[in-house]
Amino acid sequence: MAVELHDFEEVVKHDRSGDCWLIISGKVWSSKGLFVLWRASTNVFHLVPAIVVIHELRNVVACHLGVKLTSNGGHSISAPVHKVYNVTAFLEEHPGGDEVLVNASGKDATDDFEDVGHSDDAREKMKEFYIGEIDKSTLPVKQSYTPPSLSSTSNLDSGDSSKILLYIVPLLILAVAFLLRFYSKNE
Ligand code: HEM
Repeated sequence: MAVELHDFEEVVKHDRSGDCWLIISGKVWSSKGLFVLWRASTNVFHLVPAIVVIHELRNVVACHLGVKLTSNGGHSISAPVHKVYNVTAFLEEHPGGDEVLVNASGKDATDDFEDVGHSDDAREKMKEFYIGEIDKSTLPVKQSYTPPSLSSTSNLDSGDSSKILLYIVPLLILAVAFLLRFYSKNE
């Protein structure tokens, strides 16, 4: 069955007790290979494929180095499907109270939902209120992180690796110094 798409602007209008919609994101994960535990928030851990974590760490390192990666291999733990739930009929029944749901409407409620550490039963219950997905083209554009001291205009794939050398060279010098000390002690 075709997924019903909603504009982001339309969804955020349903933000009161008589008419309450929530946006809660699911994650798109590949299911191949080794799985590792990933800490999604304070008390929430997910089992995710190691390849996804490697790509995510690669993105974080690239971000700190100020380089832009052109490809992430198609994997991401931050590639959410923005699902829309009409919880109007569930407000009074919600064990956490209606107020939290109304407060979480009109914006992306994923973090609020995950922070509570909802049970599998709660996740199963959600399905009753699912009414479609956000049309991705209507999502507000997020500002990507730019490190304060480094310009983010360089591109790893275009061959500008000099910034990486700035970090790698001192690390190599430290490693050599450590090895020399270690061997001279043994002799
Ligand atoms: C469709 C969406 C939601 C469903 C179906 C749902 C369902 C449930 C259920 C079944 C529980 C009982 C505990 C459990 O089984 O985990 C619960 C508790 C709770 N929920 Fe939700 N919930 C939803 C969204 C949210 C959101 C967006 C928030 C935002 C903060 C929230 C906050 C809470 C809180 C604070 C509790 C009480 C936790 C406790 O007392 O330990 N819920 N929810």
